[in-house]
This record gives sequence, structure tokens and C-alpha cells, in this order.
Amino acid sequence: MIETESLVHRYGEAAAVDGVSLTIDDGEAVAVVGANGSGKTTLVRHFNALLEPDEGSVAVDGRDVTEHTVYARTSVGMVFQHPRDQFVSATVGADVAFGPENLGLDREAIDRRVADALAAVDMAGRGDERIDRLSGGEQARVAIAGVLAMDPDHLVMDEPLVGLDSAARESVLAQLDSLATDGTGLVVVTHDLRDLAERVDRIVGLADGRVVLDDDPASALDRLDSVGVRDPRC
Ligand SMILES: Nc1ncnc2c1ncn2[C@@H]1O[C@H](COP(=O)(O)OP(=O)(O)OP(=O)(O)O)[C@@H](O)[C@H]1O
Repeated sequence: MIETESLVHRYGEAAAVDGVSLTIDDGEAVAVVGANGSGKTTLVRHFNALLEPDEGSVAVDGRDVTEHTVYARTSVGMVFQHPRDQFVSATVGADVAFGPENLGLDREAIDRRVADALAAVDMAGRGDERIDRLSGGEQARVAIAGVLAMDPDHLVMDEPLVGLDSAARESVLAQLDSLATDGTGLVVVTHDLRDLAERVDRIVGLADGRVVLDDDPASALDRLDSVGVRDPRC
């Protein structure tokens, strides 16, 4: 479970996140929406201690993330907006192995995790391929595999569908469906709820760093205007 309590984050004088209290349960799928600059990325980067609160607190399973950073980063996996920025190795297998290696697992356990994660994103047997020779959709899937190899309870994805062609988009959406089946919680930051609204349990809307919408999709979709997001049904 991820909990923020009166979370404030400032860049200089301006509060990008301005008093957010939010609870995300295990296995819950949540879309975080809002206009450009509303604070979505800043908010979710606190979930695994990539940013520190200026005020308030963030806890994962009751443990404050600034004191239990390793626990938070193991429990909450983060896939960034530009997966290319998150690769640490030249080849698929080495990149996916990086997280489990840092957990101090033995080689056999690492290899098993890498194989399972690559299978989960439909990239089984492609560990020796160079990442820079993969398509954008394949790279997006490798980035997801790298996080899945950590066996997180929650996966946070920042704009996972931006810049993907329709085949890659379908492939990432299929990954989201299989995560839901596995019971992995999902937090998706997005401007565009097309194909996502039907996949989440809840939509949280931010405006000027504050939560102004927090409801089940059916109810939230009627009020997307309040957060400057287009209704995907229109
Ligand atoms: N590193 C930074 N330094 C200074 N200001 C920042 C930094 N990162 C974000 N901001 C500012 O904080 C506010 C919130 O930004 P954030 O990226 O969290 O919003 P967002 O809702 O994710 O935006 P977008 O949809 O455009 O990605 C914006 O005004 C942004 O300009």
C-alpha cells in the first residue's frame, strides 16, 4: 500500500505538489491525470523516494520511504516516460538483470527472474539482443521487464503510451492487462485516458498540485473538464 499524507513538494517557491493525501491499495489500478504541469510526475516520483517531500510524508506498507528507500524501490517499480533514459546496459538480458543483481540474489535466481520478466513482456529468448536495435515498442517492453524483474507490488508508469505506434501501444496495453491478472498494482500517469479508463479502478485528477478528482472511472469521466483532460468517450 502506498500512502501520502499532506505531501508538499516545491521547486523554489512554487509548490508543484501542494498537500496531497492519497492511499493506493495493493492490486489497485489508478490513473493519475491532469493538465501539463499539474504535478503528476512530481507526485509519483515520491512513491519510491526519487524525490523527498518538503512537507508531509510518503509510506509504503507503513514504512516511511525516506527511511526505507530500498524497501520502497523494491516494492514500487517505476517506468519512466522515456524508457531509453532508464537503460543501464547495452543488451536486453544484462539490463533486465541489473535490478535483481542489486538485490543480492544468486545467479540462478537472477537468471530465473530475467527469463520470467522477458517472458511476461513477450520477449523470451531475446536477452542477447542490443537494446539500441529494438523498436520503440520493444524498448518500452524491455523497460517494463526491467522493473518486473524486481517483482514489485506496484508498477508506476509515466505516460507509457506516448510516442508509440499502434502496434507498440497494443503491446504495452496487453502488458497492463497481464499485470492486472497477476495482481500487481498499477499507477499510470497520463494525459490521455483512451484505452486506459477501462483498465483502471480509479481516476485521480490533479490541478495545480492538488487532488481535485478521485473517483471510480464511470463517475470521474463526467468531470474530466475540471482537470483539463479530454473525455476518451468523445
Ligand atoms: N526539476 C524541476 N525544477 C523546477 N521546476 C520543475 C521541475 N520539475 C517540474 N517542475 C515544475 O513543477 C510543476 C509540476 O511539474 P510536473 O512535471 O510534476 O507536472 P506534470 O503534471 O507531470 O506535467 P506534464 O504533464 O507536462 O509532464 C510544473 O510547473 C513544472 O514546470
